[in-house]
Amino acid sequence: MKGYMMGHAPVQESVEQVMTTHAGLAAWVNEVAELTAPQSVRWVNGSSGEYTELTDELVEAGTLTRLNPELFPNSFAAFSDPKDVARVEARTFICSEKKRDAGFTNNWMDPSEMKGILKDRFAGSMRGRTMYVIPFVMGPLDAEDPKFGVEITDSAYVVASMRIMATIGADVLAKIEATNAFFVPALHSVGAPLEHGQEDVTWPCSDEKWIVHFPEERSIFSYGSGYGGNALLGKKCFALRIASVIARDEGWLAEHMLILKLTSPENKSYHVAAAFPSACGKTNLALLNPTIEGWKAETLGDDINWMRFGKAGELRAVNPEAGLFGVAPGTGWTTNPNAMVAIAKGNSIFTNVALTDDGGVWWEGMTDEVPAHLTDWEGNSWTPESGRKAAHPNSRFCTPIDQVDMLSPDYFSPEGVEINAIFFGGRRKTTIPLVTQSRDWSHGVFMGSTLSSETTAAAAGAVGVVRRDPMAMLPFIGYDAGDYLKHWIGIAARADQARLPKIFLVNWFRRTSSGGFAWPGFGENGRVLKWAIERIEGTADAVETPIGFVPTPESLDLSGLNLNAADLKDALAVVPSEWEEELKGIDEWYARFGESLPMEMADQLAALKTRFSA
Ligand SMILES: Nc1nc2c(ncn2[C@@H]2O[C@H](COP(=O)(O)OP(=O)(O)OP(=O)(O)O)[C@@H](O)[C@H]2O)c(=O)[nH]1
Ligand SMILES: O=C([O-])CC(=O)C(=O)O
Ligand SMILES: [Mn+2]
Repeated sequence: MKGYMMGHAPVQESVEQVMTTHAGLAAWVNEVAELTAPQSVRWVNGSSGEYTELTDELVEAGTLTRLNPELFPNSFAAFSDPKDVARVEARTFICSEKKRDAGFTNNWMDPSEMKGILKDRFAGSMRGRTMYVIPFVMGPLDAEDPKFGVEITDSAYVVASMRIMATIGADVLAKIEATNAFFVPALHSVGAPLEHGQEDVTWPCSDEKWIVHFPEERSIFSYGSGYGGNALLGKKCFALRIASVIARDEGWLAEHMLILKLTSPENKSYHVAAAFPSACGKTNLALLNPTIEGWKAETLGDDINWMRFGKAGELRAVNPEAGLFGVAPGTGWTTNPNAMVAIAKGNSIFTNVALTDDGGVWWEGMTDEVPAHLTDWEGNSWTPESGRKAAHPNSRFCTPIDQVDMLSPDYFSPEGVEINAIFFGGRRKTTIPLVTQSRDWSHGVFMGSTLSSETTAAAAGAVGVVRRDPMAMLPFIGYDAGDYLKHWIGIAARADQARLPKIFLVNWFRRTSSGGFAWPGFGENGRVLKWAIERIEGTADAVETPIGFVPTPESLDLSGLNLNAADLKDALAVVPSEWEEELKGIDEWYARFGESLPMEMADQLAALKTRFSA
């Protein structure tokens, strides 16, 4: 770790004494303190007393608003700078030694050039602020090979949020020290130093943002943003971008997937994983209330899934996170009551939602009835006549996962659960049927590699534009996208063939000719999962189409659902003219991989074209 930022100056006396016996960690913390020049250094122990102290300070500073404890106990609302509301993909970099290894899906810069820029930006960036040191672990602390990180940040909001999203503090530090463990150094600054006597703002950040990963060194630097995916570095930066590289090297998968347990009326259990792009329904499906008789669902994860091989060649999934960082709008008492119950237990931080006059929170879709008056996320008085959204479309709730009543006890198991089916899905108004089963693993990887979705507010930029998003990992693959597909293809050869998960493609968002959703979605999605499980068991019918196996209308359990036959037909249709367009889109997409496109995927595309022309 020595010389990590280039150059290694002696520790200043103003900086707090070294607080760890881990030499590498001590050296790094000193080096960062020397560079960033904070007013003080504070080691985060993760206790509830410390959380109370920090949130009190944040309320005092105006960053957090304490909510009415009768409505949301121990909960707070934060309002960001209006220019700091989402992940910034254009400012996100994978600085591998060779440009080729970052691939065409990532921004790249030469690592030493980037280190030079970062050194400039971080120099003095914490002046006037407290520098917090947060030891954390992604996944269970008692795992065989726990994945440690240490985030250094000058944001107390980040500390409070990290306490919800990851396992942090003294126990983690003790284990890092006792095992002299490797940890991912993750440095974060809001990039807003305070000069002597300068008054702070409630959401400090910088107009210039840098979210940078060094995959070979396994280190992270984040500058200028306080927003979730840019600043809570255990999440996208570590558990997806850096972890995807570790997973490639160690032979496992780090994916943008929910994990859900389903139990049939016959009391047989299954586990499914599903990859949907940001704001496309993972949290909703992860907290599914099945509407079909006798089926039970339990949650294991809602955003990130680490899948490793078990001893029998089965793929086992673990959720490395400890909290939900869910999209607020659209999360409501009718669409997602399980999330609402978890949130209502309190202990949550809401960001960019609206405030009700009685000290609660509200967002579009939370309740059927719209409040007559609110304070919107930008602090303005709001009424339904205002003609604008009260909550930002990417406003979020941050809530401990153990407040989810339907949490599976297996969530806590370091061995994880065996995955039986994998779903890929996106937001597509046309073309993609409600559900399609792949022909085999390689075809399933093809489906994932060509996954597409309309963009959402989860990332800065235009919303509603169709883009390819392989395995819902476009913004998160920490290395070359072609190599990533090769890694996925290679998984099959290492698995017990009989236990290899079956792969499906889903689309909850197809529209009818009149513009409405063809499928009711949410709790009704359990019917699609049931069909998939019956396919695995060999008991459900399907039509073989050029794109794969699509349900016959009779094979879906639609009991008690008032769905008109024309809508169902629209939801399941494979329309050749739409696929003609789609194939062009896939051609263009695959051309971008160049030499790096795995031959198996080119073969899959050729075979698909042949099936259409047959
Ligand atoms: N029409 C329809 N909308 C859905 C469905 N499931 C989720 N949504 C909407 O999709 C939006 C985002 O859903 P989430 O479940 O929070 O998305 P996510 O995939 O967890 O997103 P990230 O946290 O950004 O990775 C919400 O506005 C939901 O209302 C569905 O089955 N049908
Ligand atoms: O990372 C975030 O800020 C939230 C998230 O899950 C995503 O964007 O996929
Ligand atoms: Mn996500």
